[in-house]
Amino acid sequence: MAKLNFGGTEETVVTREEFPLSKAQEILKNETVAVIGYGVQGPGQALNQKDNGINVIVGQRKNSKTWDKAVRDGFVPGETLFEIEEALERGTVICYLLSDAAQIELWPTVKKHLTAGKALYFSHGFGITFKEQTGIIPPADVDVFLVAPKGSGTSLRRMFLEGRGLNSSFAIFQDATGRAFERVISLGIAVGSGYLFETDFRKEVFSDLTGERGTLMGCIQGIFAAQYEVLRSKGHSPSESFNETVEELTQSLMPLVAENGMDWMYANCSTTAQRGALDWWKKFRDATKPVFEELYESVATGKESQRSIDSNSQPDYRVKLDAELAELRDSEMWQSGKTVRSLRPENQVVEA
Ligand SMILES: NC(=O)c1ccc[n+]([C@@H]2O[C@H](COP(=O)([O-])OP(=O)(O)OC[C@H]3O[C@@H](n4cnc5c(N)ncnc54)[C@H](O)[C@@H]3O)[C@@H](O)[C@H]2O)c1
Ligand SMILES: CC(C)(O)[C@@H](O)C(=O)O
Ligand SMILES: [Mg+2]
Ligand SMILES: [Mg+2]
Repeated sequence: MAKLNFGGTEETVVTREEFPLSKAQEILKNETVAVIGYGVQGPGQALNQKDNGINVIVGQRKNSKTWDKAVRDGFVPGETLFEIEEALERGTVICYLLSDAAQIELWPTVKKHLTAGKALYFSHGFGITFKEQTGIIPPADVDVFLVAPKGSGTSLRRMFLEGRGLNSSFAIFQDATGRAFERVISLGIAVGSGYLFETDFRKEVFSDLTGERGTLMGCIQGIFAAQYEVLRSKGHSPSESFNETVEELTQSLMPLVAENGMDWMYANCSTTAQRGALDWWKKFRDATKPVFEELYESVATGKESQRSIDSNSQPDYRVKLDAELAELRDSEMWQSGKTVRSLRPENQVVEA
């Protein structure tokens, strides 16, 4: 494992170069990897493993849309696609990729099939860390570890097809066989990770829940909405407000940040913009920091996990989520965005 310096702190990272796919294939050659669940991570991880030559099967409820999707994706009923319980029986590695709330419901069935020497794989520290809420306590004679891709399963698959890998965290909770490390790293490479960063279950779930509620998803929408609403209230048009809040960020400036950092993006803007950004960023940091403190506390005390379990366990949770997503989609800001996006060259309808 490589030791790399992250801004003054040394950390352990596993790279594809030091742990090539051929090594992962060799280590996993006698394993049957059962991917349970075919939602967002399921397809990305199962397809990448299939393309990487791993013996992978999918376990999914029959007569469901996702069963049909698995068939369309090339998994063959009775050969590589099974009802969940049969896949659990056949798998030597169980990739538990149901939604975090659904993992609770199915746990007694999964546990039944976790015979000695098998491995239980998660993509989140949720179930194990919040065991008082989930009841997920694995038997002592199985390996338990996680590979958590730091991005959507959709990106995991897209980046794999582009020949790139997505960064993932990995952690070992229980090493019953003495092979947990080689198994987890092999699986991490096989599912399409570029680099594997070491963590533990608790840190993974605390940082992940904070990130998605914070800058990655919750906070970003909140900041967009706040600026858009102020611009609109001062008489700016929807298109001007949207362009100045979202479109320029995603299309022009964030790619520069991704390429070479914030100072590089700043340096490619006017000195007027740089002066203003350098003057204002700390004020925004100070204004939002108490909210981040509150958020972390809510994660650490188990309030966020309980809320997720309570809402996602209801039979109509999908309908409710869809309604909330529709509210976002139908807001003036995102409707303006739809029109702005339609003007991009790739979205122009070419007349015959
Ligand atoms: N979505 C992501 O891109 C992403 C990224 C990193 C980690 N993760 C983690 O990966 C895991 C899977 O997440 P996901 O977003 O792919 O899940 P998901 O919400 O898409 O659900 C996965 C599957 O669970 C099935 N399911 C739901 N309820 C069920 C039940 N009661 N019985 C049987 N099947 C049921 C669904 O049909 C679906 O196929 C979670 O631990 C999540 O935190 C997800
Ligand atoms: C893709 C995310 C946000 O990183 C993941 O954590 C999830 O829960 O879907
Ligand atoms: Mg998450
Ligand atoms: Mg995440």
